[in-house]
Amino acid sequence: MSGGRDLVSPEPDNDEYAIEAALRPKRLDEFIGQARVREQLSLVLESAMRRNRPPDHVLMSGGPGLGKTTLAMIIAAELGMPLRVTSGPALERAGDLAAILSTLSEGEVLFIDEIHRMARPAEEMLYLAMEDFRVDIVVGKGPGATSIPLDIAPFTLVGATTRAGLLPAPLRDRFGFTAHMDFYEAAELEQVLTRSARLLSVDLPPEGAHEIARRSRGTPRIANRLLRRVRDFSEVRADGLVTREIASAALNLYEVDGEGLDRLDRAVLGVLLRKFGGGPVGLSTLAVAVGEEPETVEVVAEPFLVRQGLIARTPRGRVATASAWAHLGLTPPPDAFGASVLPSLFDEA
Ligand SMILES: Nc1ncnc2c1ncn2[C@@H]1O[C@H](COP(=O)(O)OP(=O)(O)OP(=O)(O)O)[C@@H](O)[C@H]1O
Repeated sequence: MSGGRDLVSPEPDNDEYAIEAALRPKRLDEFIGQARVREQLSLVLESAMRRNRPPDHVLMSGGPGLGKTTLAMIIAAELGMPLRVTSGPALERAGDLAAILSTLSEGEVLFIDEIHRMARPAEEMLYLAMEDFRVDIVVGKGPGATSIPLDIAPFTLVGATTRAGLLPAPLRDRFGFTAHMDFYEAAELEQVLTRSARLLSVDLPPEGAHEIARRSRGTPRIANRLLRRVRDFSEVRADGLVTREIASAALNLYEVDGEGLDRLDRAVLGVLLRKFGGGPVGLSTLAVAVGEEPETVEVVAEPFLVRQGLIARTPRGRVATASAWAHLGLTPPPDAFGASVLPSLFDEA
């Protein structure tokens, strides 16, 4: 992958975990944006604390880097309870989950990241655990196998998923509360950046924060990463003050354009417009044409391009909008938005 792609990828880099931990808000009132989720969650937590019972299980859905792990940590901190962290791919067998569930203490918060990737047997064990705080441990094999019920301490499950649609309904239904995490507004990202700059001792005036925020793809993780690159640039090429010009020059150098599009985004748009006349074209054809995996195009580039109103997903494939042509400075062919395409623009594929 190119340097530019890594810079605006919503997934964390390997060496990014420590710095992310340092920048994480620790309490709900420090958490920026997602006003609705924050208010809903604070009600869920407060009423549980008043009743002196663990709150309902919480499902968080939303793209990578939007703050799901941060919120899970905040939930535990607000409840004053320990947090146990695991992930769907780590729960391959029911025994993996049983080992965790049977050692939870009362009221503990269990965070399962990427919960949609849990193996089936573990998932079935989780149903019973979530509902009755019980697991059935199967002893032995074949016809002689018996199942021994085991009570577990009441706990709160916090599940996170980037693909809520992939969760089986019985699992989804067992969460008492679902928090839908959305992309952040630029003004919210400016607050995230200002807070991070303070923690990292970066001299970031509001206009510098504004310039970085608008190129951060609505994602705090990307905002924090761009801030670090801009800081490097300002320290080496200037006096450390991150003015608008410095932020802009640094991000241009890293090929993140004025709307946060990077090389892959522009490649997807370029192919869609130049090669396929604006579409419709299928995802896998598009991915082959830009030399990427379909999943990378679907999970990383496409949601942002759709959100920016540059492409639309239709039942017949991906279609460029008028803004896409304008963004690349191209003129659409006369039939680009013909009757066959327009009515389906708003049907999600
Ligand atoms: N609302 C917020 N306010 C301030 N910083 C935030 C906020 N949300 C996320 N961040 C910052 O963004 C970084 C990424 O957040 P986090 O790890 O919680 O995302 P995530 O949704 O769990 O991502 P993934 O799905 O990849 O695990 C963290 O370092 C955190 O500091």
